[in-house]
Amino acid sequence: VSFAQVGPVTLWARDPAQAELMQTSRENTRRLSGVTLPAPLTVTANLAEAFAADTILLAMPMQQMAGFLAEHHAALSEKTLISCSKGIDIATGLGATGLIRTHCPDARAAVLTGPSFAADIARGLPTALTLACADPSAQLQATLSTPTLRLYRTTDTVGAELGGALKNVYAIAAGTVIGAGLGDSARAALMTRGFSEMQRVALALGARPETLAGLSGFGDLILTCTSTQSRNFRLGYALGAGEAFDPSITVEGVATAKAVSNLAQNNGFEMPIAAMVPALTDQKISVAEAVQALLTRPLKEE
Ligand SMILES: NC(=O)C1=CN([C@@H]2O[C@H](COP(=O)(O)OP(=O)(O)OC[C@H]3O[C@@H](n4cnc5c(N)ncnc54)[C@H](O)[C@@H]3O)[C@@H](O)[C@H]2O)C=CC1
Ligand SMILES: O=C(CO)COP(=O)(O)O
Repeated sequence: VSFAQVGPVTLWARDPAQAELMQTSRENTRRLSGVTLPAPLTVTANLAEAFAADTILLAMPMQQMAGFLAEHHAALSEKTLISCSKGIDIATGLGATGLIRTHCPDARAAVLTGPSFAADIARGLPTALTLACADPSAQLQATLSTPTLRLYRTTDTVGAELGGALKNVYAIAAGTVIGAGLGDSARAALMTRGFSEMQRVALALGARPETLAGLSGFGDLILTCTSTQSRNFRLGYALGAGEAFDPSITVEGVATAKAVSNLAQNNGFEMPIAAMVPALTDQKISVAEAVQALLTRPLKEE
């Protein structure tokens, strides 16, 4: 992997012992084993060191972001804050840029999203992402791109963050379909009708159609609904197969499915597939009941 063109980066980790171990061993054995951390990367447990940068990437479970921004808003107020998290805050129904605007109104909010497993990027495999920011900055785009990570820029932050959040809900559903042995045709139907739901809600909330059709929407939907690397897909698979799933694993689609079901109810959006996901993850209905409910809906135009 060539990181020759990557500038200095500081990675903050909450656990001092883990930060020290990563800094000295040059490996994150818990989450990214087998990848040597590049020389320009410094790992620290000292938040002030990370906050010295002008550009800060936020990569934490979505339901943690509001608390983090509220706690550190003073230090973050003038920064460029780029969310890598994919989800909707369940308490407020806001995406990452909405949370940034709420807690750090003077910060510049951006979203980095699209089809990309962290392990693939870290291994230098070719990857393309969407960088969304209301003020389009080619400089930010160039700074974050590497020889193997190609960024496309857009000003459509709403579309980019909703695409990344919503696809996780359908990845759980797709995993359930495959885990339950319902077949590839059923998965294709679910992805297509799921994409239709994604477009319906995102366009109503101000997203642009081309963003939904791009890397951050359609692209990430394909990846997460078809890859067993996806934690959302794997949780769904376990649900479908009646297997146990480790509850400590970050699976963003669970909370996002609840947030989006609330959004759908409050705004009158029809999202029948998304509505099944919280019912399944809360074990309120069986997979057979969910399938039956979807197949017996009134016939309609496509
Ligand atoms: N892993 C992947 O391939 C990708 C992940 N993402 C997104 O990145 C976000 C984080 O996911 P992962 O890093 O994969 O999850 P993870 O579970 O591997 O790591 C989460 C990290 O957040 C930290 N964390 C938890 N609560 C925190 C808090 N209150 N304040 C600060 N840090 C906290 C944890 O200590 C841990 O280091 C999610 O929204 C996910 O959808 C996006 C694209 C790819
Ligand atoms: O967002 C991702 C890939 O683009 C990661 O997916 P999971 O969170 O389902 O592992």
